[in-house]
Amino acid sequence: MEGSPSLPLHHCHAHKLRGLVNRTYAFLHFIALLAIFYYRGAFFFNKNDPRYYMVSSLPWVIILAAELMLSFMRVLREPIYWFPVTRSVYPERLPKDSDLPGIDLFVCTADPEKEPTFGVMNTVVSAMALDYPAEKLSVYLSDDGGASATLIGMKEAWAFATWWLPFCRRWNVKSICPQAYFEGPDEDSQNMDFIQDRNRIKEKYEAFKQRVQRKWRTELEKDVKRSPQNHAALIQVINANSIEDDVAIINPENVEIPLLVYIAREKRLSHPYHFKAGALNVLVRYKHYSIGYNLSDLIETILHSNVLRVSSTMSNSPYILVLDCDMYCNDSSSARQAMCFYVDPRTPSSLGWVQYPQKFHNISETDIYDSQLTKTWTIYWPGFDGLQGPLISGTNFYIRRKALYGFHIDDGSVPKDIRDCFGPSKEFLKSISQNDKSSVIKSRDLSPMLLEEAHFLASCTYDKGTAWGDKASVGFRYDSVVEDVMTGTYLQHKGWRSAYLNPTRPQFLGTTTTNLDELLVQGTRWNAGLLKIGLSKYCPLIYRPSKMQFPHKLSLSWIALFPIEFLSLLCFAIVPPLCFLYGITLYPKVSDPFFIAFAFVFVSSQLMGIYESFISGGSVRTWLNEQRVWLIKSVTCSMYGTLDCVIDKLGLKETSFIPTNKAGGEEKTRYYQMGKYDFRTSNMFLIPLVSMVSVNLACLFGGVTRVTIAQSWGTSLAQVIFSLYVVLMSFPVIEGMLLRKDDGRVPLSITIMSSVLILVILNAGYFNFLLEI
Ligand SMILES: O=c1ccn([C@@H]2O[C@H](COP(=O)(O)OP(=O)(O)O[C@H]3O[C@H](CO)[C@@H](O)[C@H](O)[C@H]3O)[C@@H](O)[C@H]2O)c(=O)[nH]1
Ligand SMILES: [Mn+2]
Repeated sequence: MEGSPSLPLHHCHAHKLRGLVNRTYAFLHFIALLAIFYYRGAFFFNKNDPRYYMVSSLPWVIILAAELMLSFMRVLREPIYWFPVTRSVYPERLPKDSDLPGIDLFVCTADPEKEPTFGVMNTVVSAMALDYPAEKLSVYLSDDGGASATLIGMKEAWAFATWWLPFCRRWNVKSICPQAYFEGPDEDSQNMDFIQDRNRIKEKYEAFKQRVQRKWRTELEKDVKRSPQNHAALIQVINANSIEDDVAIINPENVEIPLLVYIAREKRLSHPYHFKAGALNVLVRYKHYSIGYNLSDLIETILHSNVLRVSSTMSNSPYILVLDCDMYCNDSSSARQAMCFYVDPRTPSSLGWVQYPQKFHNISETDIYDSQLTKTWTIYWPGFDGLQGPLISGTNFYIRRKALYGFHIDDGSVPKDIRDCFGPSKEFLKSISQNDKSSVIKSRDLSPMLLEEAHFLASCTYDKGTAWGDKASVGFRYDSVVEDVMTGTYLQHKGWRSAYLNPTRPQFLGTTTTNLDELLVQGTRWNAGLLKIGLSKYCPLIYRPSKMQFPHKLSLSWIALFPIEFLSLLCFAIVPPLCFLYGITLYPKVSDPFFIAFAFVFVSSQLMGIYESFISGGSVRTWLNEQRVWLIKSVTCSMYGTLDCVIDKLGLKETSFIPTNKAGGEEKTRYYQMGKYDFRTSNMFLIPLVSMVSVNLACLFGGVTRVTIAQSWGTSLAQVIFSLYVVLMSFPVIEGMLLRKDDGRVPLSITIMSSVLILVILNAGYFNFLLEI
């Protein structure tokens, strides 16, 4: 039966055993840490300990600091492991279509060269093809590049959608992204009608592809003087009327097509445009406006135009799906699945967003860079879901529009004067009250007057002096380049909660970074953005008043402070190897009972890592990759991200959001596909990485020689393990430095430069000097 109110629409399954294992482990780990700090403390405070005079204390101080920091981060992260949950939904129990709420889909693109138009259009078409009543879907594309290629592509996409949507409906096609459907393996079928139909649509698809790509190329050439940072607003509703040229038949089957709107907001060099957050806020406002006009005080004028017709029929969708331009809908059911949460009367009204994981179509078998971020989606996010919900994760989330307006969650009041808060558009202000109702869009046209108002809302000065983005309340936040985490954190402080849905069949598939250079550039941006939150007043540990519970605060702070963890790693990667080389003892002898505490922490952490890889569907190999990438990213992304954040905080330079490249290209992914690291990246990244590896290699050789001569293995075992660990984990780097001959190797100049650097430092007696303090 449809919509039976007695059955729940969603279910939350707690992984009790896993939680118990994790909490038990945490307890043991904690005991071991106490032992370690007791051991360190005893050294510093016990002058009767002979080591007090024998060993220079500086390395001990450094290592203690690193251990404290690592343990602190560990405590912050801990609650993520305690209550992991998985959710399931029952879309077949949803009420009938006419009772479903409207949804607005936002797609963001910024650069037609890095984000080729055909790919973007596939995302747009796939979003239009979601299994949801077409009259309740509106798709908005924000084009930050202001590129004619994109606008032209939209028209082509609309025309193709009129073929594609009915085809998907007719045959109940699940894979609704045309490119993925036609360029992937053929669906097995004996049905001749289907095969015929598919071939017919495939022809249309090929024509669509050819046309978009041809026009894209010519437009890009024409657009040499295009100024993506400096252009007026342009808003167009795409429909049959906007198709001017050679598309032969428009909407042959006369089907209902979701509303499709192109928006390029105004951008001026003199105004900050706030990257993606700025783009999303324009979209949120724009849609607002379009439902507000019926209450406008321009009503007299409107009465004589045809606007009223539109006004009574346009919708103000209470839910919004945000998509990156490369993140296509891989399945038709995400909207219905997400609505299982919102439509169910049992769901608390504080549920602000339903987050899907980011999954990618361009992952190779070995995934050497851990580009899919396995742990984030399979361990951390289910863990957050068991606390107070996952963060907004950039894309693939269905968010309640209301959550973005900064209303107080309890009484629905606005934080300050409404005009100050939302800006001067009357249309917009009036629309706010109409939120949360489901209605149907019947007209696809907007009057010129409404378009004019929309342009006003998309102007670059609109935000100024309002609460949009800054001042703690409305829309997506501007304070960090990871606008998603920033906005999510803020909303959770305010009491909004979220749910994480990770169905077996990926609902969305995107393009991820598959070469080291882009991986590190992106990672640096993320680290800079995260730390900016961590060091701001919004850091969950200190923000007041906050509706977050304490464990959730801890874990969220770990996300925001994560970048500085590199400091402790750096200490571990440098001090123990040097001490090993010079014969300075940092750790207890193997025969000392305290050795057990150190060994337990180290070994059990590795084993837990492997265990987590297994429960997230991976293997020892996945774990190894993760460790390697963590090591590499720590000394590059985290270090430069932290630096970037500090420079930003000092007001010297603002962190910017340079979109990643989605234009694949054989050449760029060649090594990734082969499972080999590609070291063709900037020296800025290579030097710290190669230096770290060289120090460990050198100290390992030197140290082993030393202890072999001195026969003192027992005292040095713990230290040699650190160096061995770094060397093993960095094996691909060593291979790149010494063994590889191809062009993806580490350039010889870098190896030499790093080695000279290290030799100079070691020979200058710098460390000898330090060690003697
Ligand atoms: O000025 C800008 C810059 C970017 N984008 C869009 O933002 C999206 C994400 O950009 P991308 O280059 O793909 O960055 P990623 O690092 O891959 O994105 C991750 O990290 C971002 C935060 O740094 C989140 O916004 C994303 O959702 C998340 O997938 C893309 O659709 C871009 O077109 C804009 O609209 N305007
Ligand atoms: Mn991306």
